[in-house]
Amino acid sequence: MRGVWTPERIRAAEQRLFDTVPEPVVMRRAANGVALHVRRLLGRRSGRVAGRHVTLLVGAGNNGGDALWAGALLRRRGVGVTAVLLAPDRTHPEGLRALRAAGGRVVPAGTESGLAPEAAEALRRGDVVVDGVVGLSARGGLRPLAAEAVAHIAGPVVAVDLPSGVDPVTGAVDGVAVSAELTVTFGCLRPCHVLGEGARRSGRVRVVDIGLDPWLEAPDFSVPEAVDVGGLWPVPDREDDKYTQGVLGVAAGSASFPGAAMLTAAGAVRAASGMVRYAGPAADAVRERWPEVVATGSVGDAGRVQAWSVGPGIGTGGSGREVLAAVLEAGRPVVADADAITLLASDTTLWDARDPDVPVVLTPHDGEFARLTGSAPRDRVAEAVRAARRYDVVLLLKGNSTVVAAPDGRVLVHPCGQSWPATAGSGDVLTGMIGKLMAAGLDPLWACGCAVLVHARAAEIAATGPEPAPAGAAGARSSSGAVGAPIGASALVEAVPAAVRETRAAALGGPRAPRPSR
Ligand SMILES: NC(=O)C1=CN([C@@H]2O[C@H](COP(=O)(O)OP(=O)(O)OC[C@H]3O[C@@H](n4cnc5c(N)ncnc54)[C@H](OP(=O)(O)O)[C@@H]3O)[C@@H](O)[C@H]2O)[C@@H](O)CC1
Ligand SMILES: [K+]
Repeated sequence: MRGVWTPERIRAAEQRLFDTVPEPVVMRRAANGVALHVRRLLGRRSGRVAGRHVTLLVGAGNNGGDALWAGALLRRRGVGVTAVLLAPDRTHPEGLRALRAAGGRVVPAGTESGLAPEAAEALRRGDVVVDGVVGLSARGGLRPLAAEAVAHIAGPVVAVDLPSGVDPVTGAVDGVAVSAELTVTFGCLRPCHVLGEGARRSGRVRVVDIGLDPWLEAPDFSVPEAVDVGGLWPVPDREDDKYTQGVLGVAAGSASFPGAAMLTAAGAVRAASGMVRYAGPAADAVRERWPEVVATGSVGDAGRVQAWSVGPGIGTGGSGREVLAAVLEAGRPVVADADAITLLASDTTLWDARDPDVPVVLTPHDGEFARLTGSAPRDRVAEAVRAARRYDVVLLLKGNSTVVAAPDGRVLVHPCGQSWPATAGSGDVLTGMIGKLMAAGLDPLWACGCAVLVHARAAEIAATGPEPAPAGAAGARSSSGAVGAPIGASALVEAVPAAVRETRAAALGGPRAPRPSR
């Protein structure tokens, strides 16, 4: 699990660090890290470092200062360095002096009327461009000259701290932004490294140790890793039988649309052993496809369960409402998705059926979130937390970075790094998986965190095969450039056991999973 801290809390920790270590020393540590990663990238790309050319794009703050110090260090390794200054009269003075003393070239970026030709040429020619435009203090979209400069970058970019143009807190991009091959950050991850567009723009993220750890308190949120998920994933003990591993009830689908029922049940069956009961009008179809599922016609006839997955395909009319009310009245942990969310949004009296001591998980996408709360999410973490508190639920906000917020303030974020799970029915599978993990006794927040990571990895395995894709932002997998074939939710389901084996292997330190049998 990797912690993520907001800029405000990083600043607070940084101030405490500066009480014991002088600021210039901390900055040199940061710059050393940037220079090291630029050298590695140059070496990887062209086999040598000396004689290569690096262009620094330098803004007015300490972010630009880091870039200039890194440039001075690179000069000493024989790298040609040109600094393009966006605000020559407000450039970090010590950094600029150090670069000049090391023999670096300095050119002004231009004026308000546009980019100077010499600056444009330097940005085009750099074997690597170091983005030191703006870091933690970024506000709003890039200023026009910075945006024009960024648009002229041709080579790979190493971003200092974060890719400029990305909002540090939300990861949102408004206009032009840097797309980095690599982001070198300091002390800990920032939200934009794992959220939305920011996660994609950050590329691979490397965290440099600058001595901040002792001053960082609990993170604002965490990114689960395979090792965490594999350690929590339920597997049968010697003493277990089908009941002790947890029985899930599935209330999904309809007679004319049995697909949602099948996929929700399938997610549950593939996620963990134990038992799955189905209750609803698609009982015959479910029984035929999944003989291990005990299928009945109604929630009342289903028998004992430890949790319910409800919602996909139940409809938003009277019969769907009855199904949802019956599930909520059963007094067991519930994961409610799709039509169940729409019903809860449109008829608040349904909440009365809920036992307030029993956990409820809601799994909206943006549209369902807007139906529930009245507006689409912008700051996804803050708004997921607000909604989780307002409804006293664990709220899983689906997206390329999925946010899971508990009413007690705990938050997990999974930056998917790829879009293979974006296929019809894949949400139904996830609902079944989460429910099954809750039935097995997992804390609802972690049932969601575990299911989301395995679900995303299963989609990737189904699309690209089981070989690991290169690590993306914050250890997420990136499929950019990976060869893959489009998949449906049924293929995703079949790859769930392989993804589970992988996470368990990570937790146990054992060999990677064999190819899934399909
Ligand atoms: N915290 C740590 O652990 C450590 C932090 N360190 C480093 O310090 C960095 C933070 O430095 P910082 O506070 O000086 O601010 P920074 O991000 O350089 O930006 C300020 C300038 O940017 C400008 N600007 C703003 N928005 C803009 C936009 N949209 N588009 C364009 N320009 C924009 C704004 O200009 P103005 O508004 O004045 O015109 C202002 O002058 C941090 O990211 C890290 O690299 C390390 O050295 C050590 C460890
Ligand atoms: K930057």
